[in-house]
Amino acid sequence: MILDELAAYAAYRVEEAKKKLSPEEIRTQAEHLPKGDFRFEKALKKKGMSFICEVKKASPSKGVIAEEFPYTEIARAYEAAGADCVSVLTEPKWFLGSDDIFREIRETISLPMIRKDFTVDPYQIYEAKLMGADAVLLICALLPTEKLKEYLAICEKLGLTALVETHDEAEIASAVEAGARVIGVNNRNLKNFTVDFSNSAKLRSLIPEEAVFVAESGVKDASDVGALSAIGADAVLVGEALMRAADKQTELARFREAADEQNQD
Ligand SMILES: O=P(O)(O)OC[C@@H](O)[C@@H](O)c1c[nH]c2ccccc12
Repeated sequence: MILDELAAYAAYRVEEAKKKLSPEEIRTQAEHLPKGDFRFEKALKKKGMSFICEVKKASPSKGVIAEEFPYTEIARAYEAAGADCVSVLTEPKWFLGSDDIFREIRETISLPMIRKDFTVDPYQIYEAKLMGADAVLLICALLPTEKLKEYLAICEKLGLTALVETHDEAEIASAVEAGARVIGVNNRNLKNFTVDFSNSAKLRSLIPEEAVFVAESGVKDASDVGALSAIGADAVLVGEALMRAADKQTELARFREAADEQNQD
């Protein structure tokens, strides 16, 4: 399965990185930075739907999405369009991302940013902190509850938000038990890549009231945003639809309108 390959390659990347900077050293460096203020989480808690807009060149399910990839311009367009947060893929092999892309975008915009990678080692959380990230992704399918707890404690200490990604009941139970405060439900099944919004709808009720609920993946248009708003998503994570939109500002405005309409009902 692709997720296993992604995780195995992430573990390899970490081992390579450790040869250049030891785990002790990176931890010390990260802990010496000013503690974060969880502004990623705060941005998702505002009234109405929040939008996490993703900078993504390619993906395992779609191949290359953006032949031309002026990533700093894209991030700037998201910020100008009123995005609440920005997600940047750093996975190099299947998503064609990189840490340097993340760093350059970090220097370009001021919005809260999540470093999107396949976290299989605490080392990557320290890396994210050093890159200037406000949040990291923790995928339940890759982390048993005990590990989740351990990684959430590291995030807490550094002041980073953890977006804990789930896709079924058992994973939500694990996320809740570990104390996740921001829980994502991926509408895309990572085994066969099919997208099913009814998954978010079905799982919504299992997520505690006080947690932030993020609907992830598969948003194609404003009506999809409306549907996710109707089931009570606090935030949506949108990649491909915005990457393909020539006019990101107009597209995001449409999405926001659709969410607002739902909220008025
Ligand atoms: O491009 P989409 O369908 O709007 O999806 C965005 C985002 O949810 C997706 O990129 C994603 C969700 N979970 C992930 C985990 C790893 C990498 C990527 C992802």
